[in-house]
Parts: sequence; C-alpha cells; structure tokens
Amino acid sequence: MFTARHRLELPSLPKLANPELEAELKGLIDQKTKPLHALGRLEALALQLGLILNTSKPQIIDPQIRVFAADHGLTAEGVSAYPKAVTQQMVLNFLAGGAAINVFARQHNIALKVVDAGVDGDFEAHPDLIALKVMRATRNSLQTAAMNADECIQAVVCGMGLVREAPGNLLIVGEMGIGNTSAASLLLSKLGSLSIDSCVGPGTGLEVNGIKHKTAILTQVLHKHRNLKNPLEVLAAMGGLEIAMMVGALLQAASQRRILLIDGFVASSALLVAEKLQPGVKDFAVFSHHSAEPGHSQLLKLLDATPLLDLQMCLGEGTGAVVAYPLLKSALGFLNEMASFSSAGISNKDAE
Ligand SMILES: Cc1cc2ncn([C@H]3O[C@H](COP(=O)(O)O)[C@@H](O)[C@H]3O)c2cc1C
Ligand SMILES: O=C(O)c1cccnc1
Repeated sequence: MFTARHRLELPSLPKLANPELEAELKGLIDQKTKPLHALGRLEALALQLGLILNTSKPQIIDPQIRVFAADHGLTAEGVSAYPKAVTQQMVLNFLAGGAAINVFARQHNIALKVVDAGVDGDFEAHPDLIALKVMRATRNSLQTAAMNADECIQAVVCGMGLVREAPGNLLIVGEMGIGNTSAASLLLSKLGSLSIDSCVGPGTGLEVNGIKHKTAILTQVLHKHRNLKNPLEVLAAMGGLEIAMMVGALLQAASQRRILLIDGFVASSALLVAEKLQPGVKDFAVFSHHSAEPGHSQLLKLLDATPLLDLQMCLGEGTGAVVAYPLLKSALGFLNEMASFSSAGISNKDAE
C-alpha cells in the first residue's frame, strides 16, 4: 500500500525550449551545402540533439548502455515461451560478452554495464556487473502487487543513482527479464487506457494459443489491480524491478540533459511510466526503432513518437537503440563538419 510516507523525489527537468538556439541551429542546418531539407529526418535529429545538449556544436561524449536484469513472479502463469532461468543465464552471457548487445556495443565502442536489479540467482563479482538486487524476482502480480511501495521506490531511486554517477551524455537502457513483455503490456494497457488485446503479443515467440493464454492471464491481472490510478502504484503492482530501475535511470538522465536513446517495447514502457511521473521526459528521447512486438505501435502512438528504424527486430537488451546509434553520429557529423554555402563558395538557391 502506498501511504503519505511513500514519496518519490523526482529530479526536475531542464527547459528544452530555447528559441534563440533553435533559430541558430536551423540557420546552420539550412546553410549546409545541400538543397534545403535534403538530409530529411537527420536534420530534425540534429536540431533535437542540439537542443538537448544545449549547444550549436553538439557532440556525443562517452555513451553508456545499462542493461537492467530482473525476474518476474508472473512467469509462474506461463506467460513466456522461455523458462525464467534464461534471465540469469543471459546475464552470464552478457558478462562473457556473447549476447547481441555485446556485439553491437563493441562495434560502436559504447560502454556496457549489466545491472542485477532482481534476478532470481546469484552472481560472482564481475567488473561489468552492478549488483543492486532489490529482491529475488517480483511477486506474482496475479496474486498480489509485484512490488510493495518501498521496493518499487527503492528500484526507481537505484536507477537514478546509477545514472547520476555515470559518465557521458547519452544513455541507452536495455533490459533482460523473462516475462517482461507481459509487464510492459500491462503498464501500457493500464496507463494508456487501452484494451489489453491491443497491447499483447508473442514476446519471445508464443504461438496463437500461447498469446491467448497470456492475454487471459493479463486480463485477470488488470482486473485484480483495477482500482489503481497513480502511475507509481501501477508500476509497483504490475511492473518489474528492471522496468522500475529504467524509469529512474531515464528520469535522472533527462534531468542532466543526457540524450535518451530508446530501444523497443519494454524500454518504451519504462519511458511511458517516466512520462506519466514527469511530463516532458519524452522530449529528451530519440526513438530508435519500431519493435515487431505489436504493442509497440500503440505505445509509440501514445508517446507521439516516430522511430528512426523499422527492422522487424524484437529482442530488447537495448539492441535496436545501438543499431540506430550511427544515425545520431551522422546527424551530428553533418551539423559539425559539413561546409556551408558561404564557406565553400557555392551558389545558393535564388542567387544571381
Ligand atoms: C535467449 C533470449 C535472449 C533475450 N534477450 C532479450 N530477450 C527479451 O525477451 C524477454 C521478454 O520476452 P517474454 O516476455 O516473452 O519473456 C526479455 O528478457 C527481453 O529482453 C531475450 C529472450 C531470450 C529467450
Ligand atoms: O521490443 C522489445 O523490447 C522486446 C520484444 C520482445 C521481447 N523482448 C523485448
């Protein structure tokens, strides 16, 4: 139960609107040696990154990936195609450098740390592992709240603290938690007032009957927690420890003017909760890709977001975000390095 004692201090957001800087950036972009608007969405991206970093010469410095891992009590109801043990096994795979996110992170030279937010298993100390286990898996949300108020707030606060101490000005949050597409679907349905059918999908690969079963279970979970309204209470009742930590990480990162490079369905569900808690957080977000998980379309609509890529990916871990990362480098590359019409001595449109 949330009571008056359970208060979460949210970091305040810096103001993004800056008409002078916006005019300067637009002027720079329009003066580059290209037809007007010819770099398409890279131009809007360059403008957004300039406004987030609050400079006309934005640079990405020391980009960071944090992969948050945790288990879900709801997996006892058979909502995932894979067993819960895969969460712990995949954490070991991350630490050994063998997962998709490791490959892409190495490819683009992005620092990666794995966070144990609540995996049902133990790990030996490892330089890339941050141990913040709040509890061993959430409780089964069909029976009771997944987290109590203290646990949920602790997870959000841990996520904030982690980012406060991290270097860099761009953050990718990834996740690993068998069962977490169920938590994301529940959060989307509840916070977006959407029918659960439009928010559920195969996750790691459920077939038609598996999706029917998942939908039936999630319908019951929503009924059990039907009286909740406050986004933090909804997060505690139906979310996950890794999602709660991602919420804290995103809130903190935005408050420090970091670029939030958002992955797929599950990461976007954390952003939705963050946006409900602190409206405006999403303006610091770049949406990397459109996940093939069906609920992501609803979630993107709700957040009024148009992602950069649609590669039919549905993996999580932060993979879609890292794959889109070079587009941000290209946007900043043209802004900072391209010649202008005057510097290159090229005639602009309408010149005599
Ligand atoms: C081997 C393997 C690697 C993964 N990496 C990310 N996920 C993804 O799948 C899980 C969510 O799907 P569901 O809700 O259906 O369980 C999350 O752990 C997510 O990050 C994986 C899943 C598996 C099986
Ligand atoms: O898009 C995602 O985040 C996703 C989709 C399926 C499974 N895990 C994550």
